[in-house]
Amino acid sequence: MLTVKNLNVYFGSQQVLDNVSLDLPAQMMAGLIGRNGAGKTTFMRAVMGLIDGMQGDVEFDAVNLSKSPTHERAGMGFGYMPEDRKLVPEFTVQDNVMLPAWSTKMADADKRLEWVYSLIPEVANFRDRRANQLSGGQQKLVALARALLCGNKLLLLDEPFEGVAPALAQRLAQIIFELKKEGMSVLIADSNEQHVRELIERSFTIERGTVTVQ
Ligand SMILES: Nc1ncnc2c1ncn2[C@@H]1O[C@H](COP(=O)(O)OP(=O)(O)OP(=O)(O)O)[C@@H](O)[C@H]1O
Repeated sequence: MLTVKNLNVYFGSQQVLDNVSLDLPAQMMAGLIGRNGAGKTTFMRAVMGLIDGMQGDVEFDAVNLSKSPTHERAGMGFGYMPEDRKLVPEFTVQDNVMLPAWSTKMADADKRLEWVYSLIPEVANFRDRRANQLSGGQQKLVALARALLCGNKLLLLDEPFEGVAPALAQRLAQIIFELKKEGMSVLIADSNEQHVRELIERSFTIERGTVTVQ
């Protein structure tokens, strides 16, 4: 399980996360709900080790990862789907999905890739296309597939439904719902709890960098 303790993040003189503590139990789907600018992305990036100068502790299964670089966290089973997808435009879909496996030197990456393709067959269908040939919605599916490649224990999904047409949002929700069976912990950031209400078992509210449990 993920335990975050007393997380503080400043950008210049602006405090963006204010003493945030949060426990995400194993096998739980939770929401991180807050309006734009509340600090959701910053929180997820801090958990992934992507924020320099962060203060506080990030523990997973009682191991303190606060000093671990991002690739080590990915190697421990953390997956992150950024809000803006961050695909490499000129890489193929498959190479984009495999990127985390290269940086973590994952041993059984091909097997995991097959599992990801079985969960999201749409991505297998366009595996040989370049990322920049896909629609925004298709790119969201690829970003989710990439997060799942290493993310077999903890998945951080930053506004997965943002800017997505209703049919695809439904499909994304269906895939995320399937993950319940996989026994991983999932944290979904959204500005509106209604979007994730049917998926989540617990809700954390973030307001101006302060988190409370609902
Ligand atoms: N790299 C950065 N440098 C300076 N300020 C930043 C940086 N990243 C985020 N901020 C600021 O931190 C605050 C929180 O941003 P954050 O992206 O974490 O919010 P959010 O809840 O994810 O909202 P959104 O959905 O709009 O991204 C905002 O005021 C934002 O402008």
